[in-house]
Amino acid sequence: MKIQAAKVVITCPGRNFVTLKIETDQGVYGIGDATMNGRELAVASYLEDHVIPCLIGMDPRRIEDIWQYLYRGAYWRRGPVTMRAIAAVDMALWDIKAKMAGMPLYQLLGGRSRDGVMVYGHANGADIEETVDAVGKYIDMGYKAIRAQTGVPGIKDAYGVGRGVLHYEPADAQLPSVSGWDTRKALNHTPKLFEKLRDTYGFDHHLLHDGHHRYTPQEAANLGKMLEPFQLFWFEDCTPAENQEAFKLVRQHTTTPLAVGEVFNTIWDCKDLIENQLIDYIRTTVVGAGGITHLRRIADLASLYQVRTGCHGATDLSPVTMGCALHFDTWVPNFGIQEYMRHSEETDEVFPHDYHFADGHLHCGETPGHGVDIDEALAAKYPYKPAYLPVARLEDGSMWNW
Ligand SMILES: O=C(O)C(=O)C[C@H](O)[C@H](O)CO
Ligand SMILES: [Mg+2]
Repeated sequence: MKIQAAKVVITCPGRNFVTLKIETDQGVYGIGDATMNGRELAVASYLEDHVIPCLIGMDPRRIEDIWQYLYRGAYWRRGPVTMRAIAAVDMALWDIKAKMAGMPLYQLLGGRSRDGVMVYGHANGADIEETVDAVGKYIDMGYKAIRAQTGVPGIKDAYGVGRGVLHYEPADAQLPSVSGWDTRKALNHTPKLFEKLRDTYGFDHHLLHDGHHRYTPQEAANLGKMLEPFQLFWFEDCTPAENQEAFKLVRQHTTTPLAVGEVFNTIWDCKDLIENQLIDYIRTTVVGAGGITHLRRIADLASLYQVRTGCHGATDLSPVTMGCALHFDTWVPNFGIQEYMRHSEETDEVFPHDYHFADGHLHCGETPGHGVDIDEALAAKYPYKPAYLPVARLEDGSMWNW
């Protein structure tokens, strides 16, 4: 069996997605997601110009060998572009292998570990009252877990406050827009949101919050401590994680569970965090961290230290990633939770899939493969449209972490 052809499909049904399609000499094809929000064309080129020429003629059944070939063979290892390109190949090859085996991907990984995958949605609002109302809408939709983000008085475009209820697309301009930040205002305001949420809805639902890399370790420890009475499911990206040791400082001061990893690309980005139990959930994704093959390695390491998975699942991760993630989540023994920002209707039409939402959980389908396809004719109707993530500046104009 040989890889006969491969191509990159770039489409923009409301937002940009990069998809790799690998075709074999036996008529079976597989697809993988390669989307990197705000830098999509870099990954498309990496695939078209440097990966696809190497793949032609290879045996698509040799998933591990191809993974090692693309990882070691790049010489320049570990970056987000490289690992997304490897992820797209990996997802497509697992799709092919499962189709050839005539079984849904989760069966190939080791079978079902749970009936459904608990997910969380994004509730947000311009102020506390709006966010409390948005959380109520998610509860009414049957969600067991809800992330809550709110506007902060005095901060321009606080993170996570979108224009719609069901999904939030931060890549909002053809050149980076500028949002504001002020830690003191956020520290004063955020605990009030969760106090109001617990007063309103009690403790029967999981509440999550995303710090989005905005705090120093001491500030993150301070906020984590202030949030303890509200029993969060997790406080995510509390501080930038390039320095994994920084989490020791946070961990010393708060029992609020910590989650990190959506911007990680390999196991090396989180090895110390996991081995020192500095986090409770690892957020690495199928698309961001080298595909199913590498994400399994991260999950296995995490399982040794009672760290659970909590894959990132924002709208900029395509339905192909969501499909693969759900098969992974259905199998992985140390599952925690799956983020689920719903895609737009146009996106779901371009990427027909067999997963579905019910009672606060997502359920992958039984279709052989990962259960997601791409309608290339429809995809062609949505040409690429440059879109950047915002940048953040402090009140004195200093650059900060968006
Ligand atoms: O969903 C989350 O937790 C995010 O932090 C969303 C990110 O801002 C988004 O995926 C960036 O493209
Ligand atoms: Mg996040």
